[in-house]
Amino acid sequence: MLPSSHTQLTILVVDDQNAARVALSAELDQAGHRVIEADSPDWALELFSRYRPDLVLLDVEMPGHDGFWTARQMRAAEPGGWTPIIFLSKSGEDRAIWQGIEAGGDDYLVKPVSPVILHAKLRAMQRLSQMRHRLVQLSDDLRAANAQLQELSHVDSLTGLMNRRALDARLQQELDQARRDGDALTLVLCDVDHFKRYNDARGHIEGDACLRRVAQLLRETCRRPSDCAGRYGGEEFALILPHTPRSGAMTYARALIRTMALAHIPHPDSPVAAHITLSGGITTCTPDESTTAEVLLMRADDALYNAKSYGRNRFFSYEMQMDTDEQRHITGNG
Ligand SMILES: Nc1nc2c(ncn2[C@@H]2O[C@H](COP(=O)(O)OP(=O)(O)OP(=O)(O)O)[C@@H](O)[C@H]2O)c(=O)[nH]1
Repeated sequence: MLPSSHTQLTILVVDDQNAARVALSAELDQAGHRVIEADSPDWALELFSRYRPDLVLLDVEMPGHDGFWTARQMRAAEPGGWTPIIFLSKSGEDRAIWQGIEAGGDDYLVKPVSPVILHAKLRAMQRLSQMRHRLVQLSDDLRAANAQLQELSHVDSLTGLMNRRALDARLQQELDQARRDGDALTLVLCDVDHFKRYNDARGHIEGDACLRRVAQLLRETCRRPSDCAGRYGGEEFALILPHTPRSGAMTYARALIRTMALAHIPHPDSPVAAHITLSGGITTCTPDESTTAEVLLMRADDALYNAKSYGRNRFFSYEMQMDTDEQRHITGNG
């Protein structure tokens, strides 16, 4: 009889030989483990996915598919997971042991196995399994902590601009200030045109690089210390421009369109232009008590939708109900 183990394991015993399987199961049972038995590879795979055992003791020589094949199927059935598998075989040849380890086994014992050796191997596997669980738990904790840090952070990790959280706080702050001063405040939401096509043509890595370049250009267009640019999410950016009335906002937007044209970041598949272009929605107000950040965002988003619908590569003003192209024709400017 095996000496009793500290922790109860669920062990799948796979052997087509009834006598050997039953004897081994009885040993394990007496040592305090929960045993599941399979007399064929197919049944073993079924029980493996149904019960997710802590350990598998797998006979190598079976009719039809052998233990090596079964081990490979088990490994394939738990990508990223790891259930210890110990082979049991009548053959102790070097080649067979090598094959067993190659097939995904963790250890290889030659039958008949001494109960003491078997128990020692179970303890070793159990220890490895516990360490693995601890590592998985640690990396899960780390991932959660990183997500929380990112959430608390004010910086967008891809572009280095303010993230949405910081933008929301800044917008509220500027709104309060503009309300106190009776001053004009402009919010611009802008979105890269046909960015999906860019990603599809160039791949995600170059797509990321493109977003970083756009971010840099937006940062450079914020010349006044109080202006600020941030990434609102995906390929959408926001600009908060304090002390900026409607006409000033339109002039700013047209300068931004020119900057994008001069920067000429090639877009391989844009129906709008050969380079990366932006569409934008502008809202400007002198806030009163009823003006909220949500209302400004809704107006800017509405105007952005219009800029997209009117052909892209333009900025639409919510209050003027006019885009930068129309304004250029009216003022004859630019
Ligand atoms: N590379 C990269 N792509 C992103 C990121 N965030 C969002 N995207 C992609 O941006 C694309 C946005 O696609 P859509 O919303 O269809 O917009 P669009 O293709 O720019 O089309 P319009 O806005 O109508 O001009 C999607 O393919 C997203 O996967 C990012 O951080 N990196």
